[in-house]
Amino acid sequence: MTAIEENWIFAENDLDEINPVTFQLITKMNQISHDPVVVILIEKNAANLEKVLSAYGPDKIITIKDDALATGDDLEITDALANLIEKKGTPNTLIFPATVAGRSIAPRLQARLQTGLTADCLDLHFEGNLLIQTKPSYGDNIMCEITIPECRPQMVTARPNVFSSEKKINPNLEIETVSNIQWKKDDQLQIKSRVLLAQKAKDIKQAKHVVAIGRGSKTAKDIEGAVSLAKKLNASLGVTRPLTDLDTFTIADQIGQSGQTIAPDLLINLGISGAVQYTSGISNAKIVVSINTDKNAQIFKHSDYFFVGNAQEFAKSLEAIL
Ligand SMILES: Cc1cc2nc3c(=O)[nH]c(=O)nc-3n(C[C@H](O)[C@H](O)[C@H](O)COP(=O)(O)OP(=O)(O)OC[C@H]3O[C@@H](n4cnc5c(N)ncnc54)[C@H](O)[C@@H]3O)c2cc1C
Repeated sequence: MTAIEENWIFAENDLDEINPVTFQLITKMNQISHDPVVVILIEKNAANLEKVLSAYGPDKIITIKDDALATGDDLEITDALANLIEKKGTPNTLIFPATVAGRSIAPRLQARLQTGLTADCLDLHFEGNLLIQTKPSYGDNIMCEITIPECRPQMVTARPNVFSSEKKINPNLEIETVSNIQWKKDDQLQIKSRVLLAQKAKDIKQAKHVVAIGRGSKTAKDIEGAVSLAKKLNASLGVTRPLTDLDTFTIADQIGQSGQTIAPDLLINLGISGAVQYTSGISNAKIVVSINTDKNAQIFKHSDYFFVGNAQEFAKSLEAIL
């Protein structure tokens, strides 16, 4: 297959809305790529999501307009992408969001293309045209750099909210609509309807203020206190992994490596030790305040302000003066 010096990003289209992680990936690739940044968009014939994508300044958008494929399943989209690559050539890199869809399509396509894939990257940069892919490894205790020197495309999934998004005008933006991309219908699965997952009133991924609680703040009374403080601060409530064992919280509330990556202006950590799996999800928080009874708690190394003491008392006192 012909190699092409382009870096591709798969645009996640969730029921006719572009998932914001796509904008973050475009921004990151604009910052690090010397080759053209190309977005691959699958959309319905009547849709015009190119307009939304173009605000982030990619060099090119390749649109596959196909009503059936736009509501297709992961196998069908994989097949269409493999056929697109066969038609256009093999890009240098191909980046997917590490979302439910991205995590399903990327490995299927990787197997089809017989190339390499690094999942859940937290950072990316180029050395020449080699993509250096940073991801946590060995029980998530160290960051390692992975490269795919011999195969193309270099495939990656990158986590939402690890990179910021910035609008950019690209006067040279090219939009190409590709027709006649063949794809095989998946007879094993029939999708009757699609709905977006119900979102909580305040999604921690988008929240400007977050109050996060850990095992040092997990009684019903502690949680009540944290909820009350969060309300006062107009904040969302997030938790560490152990608290998702309680019925009250799910992975949607969990911050960290296997949960959500957050980027609030203010984060208050109540009774959280600061395990690397947690702190990897908060590195984009602007101001971090942590409260812990242990003066040597790791979380203090990731904090702008800290208080050694009881988290519940701190939360109560802070709420009282707000
Ligand atoms: C593959 C893998 C993925 C993981 N993914 C995640 C993830 O996405 N997110 C995540 O959070 N974890 C994740 N974990 C778990 C992670 O390793 C830690 O176990 C977890 O983050 C610890 O949560 P914690 O800080 O609430 O609890 P602990 O480590 O038990 O810390 C509790 C802290 O509270 C303090 N404390 C106790 N009482 C009080 C009090 N009254 N006031 C103030 N402080 C008090 C203690 O000093 C202690 O520092 C993962 C682990 C693995 C192996």
